[in-house]
This record gives sequence, structure tokens and C-alpha cells, in this order.
Amino acid sequence: MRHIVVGSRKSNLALTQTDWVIEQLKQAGVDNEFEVKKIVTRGDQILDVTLSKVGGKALFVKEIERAMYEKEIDLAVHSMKDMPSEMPEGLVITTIPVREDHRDAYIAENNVALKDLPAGAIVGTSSLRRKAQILAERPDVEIKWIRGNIESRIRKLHEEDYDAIILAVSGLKRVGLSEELITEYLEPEVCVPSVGQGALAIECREDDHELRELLARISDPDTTKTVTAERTFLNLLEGSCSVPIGGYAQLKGEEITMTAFVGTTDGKTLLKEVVRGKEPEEVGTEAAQKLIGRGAKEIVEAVKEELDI
Ligand SMILES: NCc1[nH]cc(CCC(=O)O)c1CC(=O)O
Repeated sequence: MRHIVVGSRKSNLALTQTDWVIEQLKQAGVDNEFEVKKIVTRGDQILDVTLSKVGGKALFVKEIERAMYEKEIDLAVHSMKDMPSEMPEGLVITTIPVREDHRDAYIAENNVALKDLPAGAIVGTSSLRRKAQILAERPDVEIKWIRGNIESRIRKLHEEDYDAIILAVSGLKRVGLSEELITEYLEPEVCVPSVGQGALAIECREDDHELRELLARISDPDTTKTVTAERTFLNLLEGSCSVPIGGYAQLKGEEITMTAFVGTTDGKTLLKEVVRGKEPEEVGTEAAQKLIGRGAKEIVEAVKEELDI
């Protein structure tokens, strides 16, 4: 029986996600032998520069893709939100398993609520999407960049001058941190999550039909639909650069409800649309068109210019 090599970044989050996928496959009756091969990516090496300036999300996935082309690895597990909206030639996101919590978590020293932070309080995030939406709620706080893995961000909250930080609930849970750390769950009405947040993308070679059939066993149809709507929207709006943009779709029965967002980095302009429909591509496209009609492209272009990307 085929021995399957899974490539993973070496962060605790990446390794946990990889192990989770292998466990899901085993539970679904896949009894192949799995080997995890750790890969160091440029994104892991560059920790002191604003990510959006050094090439954004693609940095994390490039080395893994090269290893896949060379057949050093057969598949890789990514955080969906770190995936560029266009896939490179010959590789596919073949399976999307069930989504973890989609929300952002607000974590404050002494559990001070977001509305009770004193003016001038320092909130740590390196996401322009989070920055814009926190500033929209609290224009009087200061947003300060924070980098590093989830565990080191929590450490920095306590050791450095941050009063609060924002992290994905899913990441926190996956690395085994207690949800008791969370001061507030930010619902999409307050902070629209990143497209694909909480979901995983399993990537492999397009022509590896044998493997794709095995991986299909852990596909989650609902997550696949909602994430497809979100990524259709993202693709139409901006491709892969890091600008304040978010999208979250959920299913009730057959109906998809999607909240889409584009904003300026200062949080002074937030454009939001809620779109409903049955077809993921149609919902994502309609959300993009509505926001584009209200000037979303111009906002995206202005942010890119501001960031020099
Ligand atoms: N950009 C970093 C990143 N990539 C994926 C996650 C975990 C969230 C997820 O699974 O979507 C995180 C951490 C965070 O956003 O706080």
C-alpha cells in the first residue's frame, strides 16, 4: 500500500493541523502509512518585517509547493486563509475538511472588555483587516504590529506593552490553548473574519487521482460551499495581497448567507454587504459586485499604494 508523505511547516499550529488531518483520514478508514516531513518556509524565517511588504501569504506556501512538484511530498495541509486565491499550475486544493470556529478572539490583560479599554490602549495585531475593524469600534486605541506564532503573541501580551491582542479562535484552540484566555469572541457583525478563517485546505498534485480519492473521504460539503463563496469574492476583489478585506459565509439548510467587507486601514470607511443565495460562486460574485459598485476597488488600490505593494 502506498506510503504517503505529508509536508508541513514546523510551527506548532501547522504540525497540529497536519496531525489532525491524518487522524481524520485514519478515522475515515484510510489505513495507508503517513510520514510527516517538516519544511522551513521563507515566511517562517522572516519574522521582523510587515508580512504584507515581503510578499504576503504566498511566502508560506511556495517552498511547500516546490516540494510537491519534486514529489518530495504528496500533500500539504494549509490554513485556508493563508492560501492565495489562484492556485499554481498542476496543484489543487483537493479537499476542504470541516471548519473550526471562524471568529476572531479579543484577548486582553485582566480581561478588560474592548469597550472599556482606556483611550490610547495598545492593541496588537499584524492584520490590516483586524486593525480596520477594531479602529472602527474604538478609534481612540492604538494598533501596534505583533508578529510570531500564537504562543509567542500570548507571551508578548503579558511581557510587552500590549493591553490586548486579536487572534483567530481556531488557531488558539488548535495549538491547545484554553478558550478561557479569550476575553471576547468577535462575531462577524463586529469583525468580519478572514476569508477561509478556521478552515483547512488540503493541497496535492492535480493528477494524483489515487490520493485525491482517499482525501475526498474527509471533505465537508458545507465548509466547501461556504469557503467557495468566500474565495470567489476574494478572487474578484484583490487576488493575494494583504488588504483590509474579509468574508464569512454560513449555511442554513440550502441557503448561504455571506457577509463581505472591505475597509480602509484607519477604520474610517467600512463597506459591508450581506448576500444570500444557493450557489457559492453566485453569492461570492454578487458580494464582490455590490462592494465594487460602492468603491471597493478604489479602496483596495489606495491601500496597496499606501503599503507600497
Ligand atoms: N495568519 C496566521 C494564521 N494563519 C492561520 C491562523 C489560524 C486561523 C485559521 O485557522 O484560520 C493564523 C493565526 C491567526 O490568525 O491568529
